[in-house]
Amino acid sequence: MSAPSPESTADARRRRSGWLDAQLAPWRDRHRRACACQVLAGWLWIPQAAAIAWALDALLFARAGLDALHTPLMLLAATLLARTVLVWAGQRLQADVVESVIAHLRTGLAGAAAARGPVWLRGRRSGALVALSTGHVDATAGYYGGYLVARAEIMCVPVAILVAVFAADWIVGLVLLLTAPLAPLFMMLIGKGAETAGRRQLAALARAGALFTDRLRGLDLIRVYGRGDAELVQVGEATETIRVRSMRVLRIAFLSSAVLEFFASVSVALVAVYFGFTYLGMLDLRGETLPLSTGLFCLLLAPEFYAPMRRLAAHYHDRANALAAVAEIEAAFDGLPELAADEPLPPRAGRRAFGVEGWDGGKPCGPTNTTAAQTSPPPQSSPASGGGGATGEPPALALIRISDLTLRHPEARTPALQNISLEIQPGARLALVGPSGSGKSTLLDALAGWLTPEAGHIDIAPGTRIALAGQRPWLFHGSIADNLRIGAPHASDAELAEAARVAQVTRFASRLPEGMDTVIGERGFGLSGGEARRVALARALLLRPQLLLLDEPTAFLDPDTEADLLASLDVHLGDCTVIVATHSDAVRAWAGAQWQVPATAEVAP
Ligand SMILES: Nc1ncnc2c1ncn2[C@@H]1O[C@H](COP(=O)(O)OP(=O)(O)OP(=O)(O)O)[C@@H](O)[C@H]1O
Repeated sequence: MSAPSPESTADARRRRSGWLDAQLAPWRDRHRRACACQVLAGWLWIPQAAAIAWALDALLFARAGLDALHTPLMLLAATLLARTVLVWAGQRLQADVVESVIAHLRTGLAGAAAARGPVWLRGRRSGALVALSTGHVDATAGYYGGYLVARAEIMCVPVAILVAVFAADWIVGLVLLLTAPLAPLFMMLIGKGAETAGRRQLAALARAGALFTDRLRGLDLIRVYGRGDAELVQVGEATETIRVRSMRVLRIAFLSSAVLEFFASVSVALVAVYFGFTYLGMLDLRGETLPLSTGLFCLLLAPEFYAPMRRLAAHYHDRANALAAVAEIEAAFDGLPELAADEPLPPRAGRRAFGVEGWDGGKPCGPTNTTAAQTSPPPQSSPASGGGGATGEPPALALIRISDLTLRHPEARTPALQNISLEIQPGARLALVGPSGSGKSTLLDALAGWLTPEAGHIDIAPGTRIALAGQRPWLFHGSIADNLRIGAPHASDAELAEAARVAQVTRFASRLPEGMDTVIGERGFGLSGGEARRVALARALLLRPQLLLLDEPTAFLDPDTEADLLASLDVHLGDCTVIVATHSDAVRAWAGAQWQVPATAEVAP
């Protein structure tokens, strides 16, 4: 998360405000209806004030009988009822709109983060990302629920009141007209500071969230190293920063409201003083008598003239907060993300699908491919020649074509891999070998579409179903079976059992009290490193991929378990194309073909 910039340019503010408004698009009709209700309720205040003035005049001055009160009281009751219904309907509609937009923002931001892929996510602090879709999204609620409605009101209601007041008494109309511009002027002056303060507050919230999540995860380490007190001080400092910055935001909010209240009160007082002196005969600006009903009507309307402005001022800092939140979202995503929660995710980064006629990605791995004939080791062919191996078959078409590929991690100074070219045929098994840090995992990330090439291309046959079992698999809090089903929620029990058996998960799960239903903690807490990887492998197998990417699947395994795992994979995978990064001789032999990274892009059989 970047530090908040001290000022935002008008263009940036316009872009962010446009982005906020664009999120409202699916619910715009409902939002318009909500605004219309509030505006109508505001307009109805004019006949309501007229009814009150009329009734009081009839009662106090004309001393008319109850009959004369009938019409104004009926009008008063009707306007009261209509305003109540309109305000209720408007608030309900607006609450619906706010809830919908907030939900859309949350899912949209999660989708945008997911679309950027695991490599992007690895470079972000998870606490800060959580803050984006909680605190930052919440900060936009006031914009949609308050500011936009108040803006609609201020455009329609004060003008109508001004016309009504001018019609009754031009002097009061003039007072209102002359004092009205003060409100937007002060709001603009105060609003600038509010946005910066809001951004600083949200950045502090995100930083504290990230720090807290980080330290919570490493709590055991903190205790082991006796750093508890020092960490507490850090957390304390982070919360103190939030307090100070929140107070600054509140100060600005209160200041803007107080300024407007002051001007509204002074203006209403001016109107009251004018009427008072006129009725006492000490002032005669009109040159004619002023009926009590006119005075009452104008006095009742004067506060309502300023009410939308006061509401807008109250919500003006909501706009500033929302803009601050969007600025932080923009910084976190390196640009304003397209939020399309209901649409499929965009294609993964950096991979081109290339057209190979008649090729549908090859056969997936799985029990249907498992025949007795396929229990023999795969042909010891080079990946360039394909893994089908059967004599007399036409030469296979490449499943993957890598050309002049250069890969660099975001923000890394040097590329992890440079100018590599490679072809891999359907059904091939290829071991990526090379010293630690040579770029094996990086290549797998790029093949999975998680890393955009800096140069060159990766072409994969269209429609190829890919699964990757990485080095640091993320396991969720839940049962082992739940963790397997994450990618294939509709997999049958038999398929689940088969994947678990092949990946040697059954081997350790059968010893656990609840078997596959045993609950494991976040990140696979309660499982050994090798067990967690086997769960991740089973999860990948359950997807029945056509291209299986494995990152050191047998690391941490004893030789017997490794041999059993490779043997069962052999049977299960059939014609599935496998690319495996490894340091193990057994895996290398199992694959049959290997490619040295980063040595020259040659295949060593
Ligand atoms: N997110 C990242 N940002 C910057 N550099 C990275 C990132 N991830 C990896 N690297 C660097 O890229 C290079 C290749 O790393 P990679 O993980 O691909 O190596 P590897 O061959 O898989 O290593 P190992 O055999 O230890 O798993 C290393 O120098 C590593 O430091």
